[in-house]
Amino acid sequence: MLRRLDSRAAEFRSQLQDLLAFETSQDPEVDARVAAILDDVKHRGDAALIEYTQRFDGVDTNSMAQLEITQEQLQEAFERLLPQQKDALQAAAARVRRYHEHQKASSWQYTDEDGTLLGQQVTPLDRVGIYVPGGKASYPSSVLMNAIPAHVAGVPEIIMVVPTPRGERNDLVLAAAYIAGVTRVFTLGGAQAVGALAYGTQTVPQVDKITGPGNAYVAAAKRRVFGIVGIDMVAGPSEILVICDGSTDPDWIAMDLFSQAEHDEIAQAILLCPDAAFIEQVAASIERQLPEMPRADIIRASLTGRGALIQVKDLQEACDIANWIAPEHLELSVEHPQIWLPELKHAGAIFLGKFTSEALGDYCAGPNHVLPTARTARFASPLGVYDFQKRTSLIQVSAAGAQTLGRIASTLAHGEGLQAHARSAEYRLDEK
Ligand SMILES: NC(=O)c1ccc[n+]([C@@H]2O[C@H](COP(=O)([O-])OP(=O)(O)OC[C@H]3O[C@@H](n4cnc5c(N)ncnc54)[C@H](O)[C@@H]3O)[C@@H](O)[C@H]2O)c1
Ligand SMILES: N[C@H](CO)Cc1c[nH]c[nH+]1
Ligand SMILES: [Zn+2]
Repeated sequence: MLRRLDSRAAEFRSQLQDLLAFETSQDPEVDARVAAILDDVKHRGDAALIEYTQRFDGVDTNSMAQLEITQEQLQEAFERLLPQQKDALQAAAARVRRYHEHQKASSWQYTDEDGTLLGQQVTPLDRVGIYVPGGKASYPSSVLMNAIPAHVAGVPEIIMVVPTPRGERNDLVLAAAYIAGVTRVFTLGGAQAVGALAYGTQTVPQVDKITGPGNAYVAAAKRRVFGIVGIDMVAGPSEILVICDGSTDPDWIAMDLFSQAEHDEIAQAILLCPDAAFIEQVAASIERQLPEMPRADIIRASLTGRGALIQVKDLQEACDIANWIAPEHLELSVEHPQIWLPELKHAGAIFLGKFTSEALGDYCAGPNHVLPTARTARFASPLGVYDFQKRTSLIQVSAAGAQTLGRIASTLAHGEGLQAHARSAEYRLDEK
C-alpha cells in the first residue's frame, strides 16, 4: 500500500517532488468559496455567521448568544472531567507553560558614547484570536498550544473559536480553555470564524492577530485576511518524517507514521532508512496494525496518497533529504541521535532517540505543536510567545548625539534629495 522509493533510482528526485506536490497546491475553488464567505461576514456580521454555522456545522441555532460559551460553562466542563483527565490536562498545561516561559523576550536599552539612549520595548498584543480545529476531531491540546504562549506573553484578551459539528461541545476542549485563561469562546469554525475575528461583528470582537491550525478553508481565509490582522502562519496538513537506523522496534515506527496520518487523508508520513530488511518489517507492521485502527480509512488514504518508505544510502543521505523536505515533525530514531543532530537544519520540531515519539510532543513534552508545514520550516519557526509579543524601537538623542547624528543624517538626506529630512536634522546642530 505504501510506495517504496530508492534514493539510488534515477527517477528518485522527481518521485520525491511528486510526493511533496501538495506544497504549492492552493485549491482555487476553495479560495473562491472562502472569498465569498469572508465578504459576507464582513458585510452582514452575525447574521452571516449564524447561517454558515447552520450550513457547515449543522448547528441548529438562530442566535449568537447560543454560539458563545460563558466562563461558567467552561468551568462546568472542567468540573465534569474524570480526575485523570483533569490531571493530564493540568500536567500538560504546566509543562507547556514552563517551556514557553523561556521564550519570553524583555525590553532592553543602552546608552551610546554620545549619551544617546537606544532600546527596544517589548509589548504584548492587545487582543488575539486563536483558531482551534474541530471538524474531523477535537483538539484540547491545540487550545493549550495557542492560549498558553499568548497568556505567557501577557495578552489581556484571548478570543477562541472552535467549530462544534452538530452542536456537540467537547468538554476537554472547553476545560482546556478554562485552565489556559481564554477570555471568550465562540463555537464558530472555518472561513466564517476567521472572518469574524478579522473584521469583528456585532458580537465577536475584532482581534489584532489570528493564530492556530485548520483545514484548507481556514488556511485560505487566514491567507486572505493577512494585513488586516496578523497571522502566525498558514499551516497545512500534518506531516511526519522518520529517520531510522533500523534499531527501533518496527511496530513503533509504523505507529509513529500512523500517528500523523490519522489526522487527515492528506497528511504526510515518510520513513528514511538505509536498511532494506527493516523497511520490509515496517511495511509488514503497517499491514498488520492498520485494520485495528479506528481511523483506518483516513490513515490508509494518507499513507497511499502522501506516504513513502524510502531506502537511502546511509544516515548522512537521510539527513540531506530531510533538510530538503523540511518536515513539520522529524523523528531521529537512531542509536546516537546527538551525533546526527548537527546535520539537521530544517524541521519544525526534532524528536531525538527511540523513546521520543512525536505524539508526546503533540500533547505534553512542552514545546509547541503548531509548527511550520509544507516545507516552510526552511524559513519559519514553531508558534511561540514571540508571536504574541511585538517590538517597538526606542531612540532618545542627547544634545551631543544630535550633532554627530545630525551631520550624518543631513548628508544622507541631501543624497536622497529630501530637503525636509535634511533641515529637520540640521535645525538641531549647534553650528548651522
Ligand atoms: N498543525 C497543528 O498544530 C494541527 C493541530 C491539530 C489539527 N491540525 C490539522 O488541522 C486540520 C483540521 O481540519 P478539520 O477539518 O478537522 O477542522 P477545521 O476546524 O479546520 O475545519 C472545520 C470547518 O471547515 C469548514 N468547512 C468544511 N467543509 C466546508 C465546505 N465545503 N465549505 C466551506 N467550509 C467548509 C466548516 O466551517 C467547518 O467548521 C487537519 O488538517 C489537521 O491535520 C493541525
Ligand atoms: N500533530 C498535530 C500537529 O501537526 C497536533 C496534534 C494535536 N493532537 C494530536 N496531534
Ligand atoms: Zn498529531
